[in-house]
Amino acid sequence: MDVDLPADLPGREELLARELAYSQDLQRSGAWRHLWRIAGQYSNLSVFDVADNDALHDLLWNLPLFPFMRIDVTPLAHHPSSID
Ligand SMILES: O=C(O)C[C@H]1C=CC(=O)O1
Repeated sequence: MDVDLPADLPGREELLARELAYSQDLQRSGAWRHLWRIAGQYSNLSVFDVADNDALHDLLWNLPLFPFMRIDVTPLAHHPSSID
């Protein structure tokens, strides 16, 4: 996810607070398994564990920052050599 949030956006701090709460709720529920900052960029690399594409779509669509994001989605499958 690449974020392009205008610095002077009205309500910016409230939007960021909602994003924080939304993402942390999903992390606690296990749906948002990993959240990493891409060093040097206002971007993250995330791993989601959701039932299907519709659930992923809903999760992403409801991100408070969604209107200010560019999101690339890469489906992952279990690797046969993984010990997890
Ligand atoms: O900061 C970001 O990368 C955007 C977004 C993802 C989680 C969150 O709290 O904000």
